Amino acid sequence: MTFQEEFTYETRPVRVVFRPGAAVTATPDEAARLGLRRLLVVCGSRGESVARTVADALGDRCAGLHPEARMHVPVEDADRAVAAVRAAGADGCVAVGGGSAIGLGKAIALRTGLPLIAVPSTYSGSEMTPVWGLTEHGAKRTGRDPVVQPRSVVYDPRLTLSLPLSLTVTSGINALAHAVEALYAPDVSPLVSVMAEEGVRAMTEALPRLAADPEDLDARGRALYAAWLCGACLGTTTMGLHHKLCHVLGGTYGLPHAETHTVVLPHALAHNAPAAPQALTVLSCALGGTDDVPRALWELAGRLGAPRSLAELGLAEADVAPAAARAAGEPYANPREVTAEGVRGVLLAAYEGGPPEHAEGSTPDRA
Ligand SMILES: NC(=O)C1=CN([C@@H]2O[C@H](COP(=O)(O)OP(=O)(O)OC[C@H]3O[C@@H](n4cnc5c(N)ncnc54)[C@H](O)[C@@H]3O)[C@@H](O)[C@H]2O)C=CC1
Ligand SMILES: O=C(O)/C=C\C(=O)CC(=O)O
Repeated sequence: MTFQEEFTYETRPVRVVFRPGAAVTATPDEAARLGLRRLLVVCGSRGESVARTVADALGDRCAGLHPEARMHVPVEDADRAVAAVRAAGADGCVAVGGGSAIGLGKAIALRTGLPLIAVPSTYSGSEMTPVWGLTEHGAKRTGRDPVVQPRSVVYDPRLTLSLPLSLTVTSGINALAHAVEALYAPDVSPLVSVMAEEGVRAMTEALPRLAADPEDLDARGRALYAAWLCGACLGTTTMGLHHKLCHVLGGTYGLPHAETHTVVLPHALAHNAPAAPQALTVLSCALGGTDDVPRALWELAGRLGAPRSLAELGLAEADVAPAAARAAGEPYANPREVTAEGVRGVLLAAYEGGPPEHAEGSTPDRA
């Protein structure tokens, strides 16, 4: 963007601790710094043993463990978690796990105002955003509220060593999607552009290294750093067509979050590319100078063994048209006008999983 354009940039106070082992060694200190005495630890069922080590490290400050986080935060899960926090007399929460655990922690914060500490174990980036999501009656709602933004984020690359390679790749691409949409958001700013470029560069360097050696702790750290940057981009900008489509596919059709982002991103970007030349230029630089950014992302996913079609993820072809109508029926910011036909085209391409179309005018602006 040029400096003849107007922009605003808002950031909120968040303390970040980043070091191998920090989940256990830093979380109690973060609780103490925030003056918290009784914390409920929330996690998903598969993350319970790791969350228990954090709960043990909290000692007397731990008010209990609530291992019930699930993807897309069903509203009844939020109700139960709020009841658990009240029953425990907690004055704060620690979410240990991926975006689902952090999402449940945010739902508690939204309803109770209690502060949240996030200890992420995937690359969802949720820990860096004031964005919450809740699913009710087959529809996912999202919103923004500063109260849900974690007050401390404890990044521990060791926690991500157990992340299966498939989720490592798809979660990493979920993070890339945040940077991509931030770059063409109406509230993009020069700082967001720098964070997005660095986030994309770092993540696309780290993922092939992790495919070669999932235990490469340095690459794990680099991916987590990239997730931080990409999450911060999402946290300060407005989501567009890509995120809205993924929310419909996740909330209404039950598709898995990170995998869905991975499949949809090249096609949503190919669709928006002609209306977002500056975003394409930044992304092209981050990806080493490619002339076809959507295709480069599609090839990256394929090389790393990620799913490439919504059919593989279990969407029925008959669901493509109603899902598109639903995603096109809501008003939201997008660089290209959102039409039912356009959204159906994106979804059909993602359903089939072939290479994204190289649209006229979608080459990066080299001027
Ligand atoms: N509000 C926001 O800003 C954002 C919210 N989200 C939300 O986050 C959710 C998805 O989060 P994800 O992180 O993609 O998935 P997730 O948190 O559901 O985790 C996926 C699976 O991986 C397991 N897992 C997590 N970390 C692991 C580790 N280190 N080792 C082994 N297994 C591990 C989990 O137990 C779960 O079974 C969605 O509900 C999405 O809407 C995602 C991005 C941003
Ligand atoms: O569901 C939420 O918590 C809201 C936002 C996201 O999931 C962001 C994303 O689609 O990755």
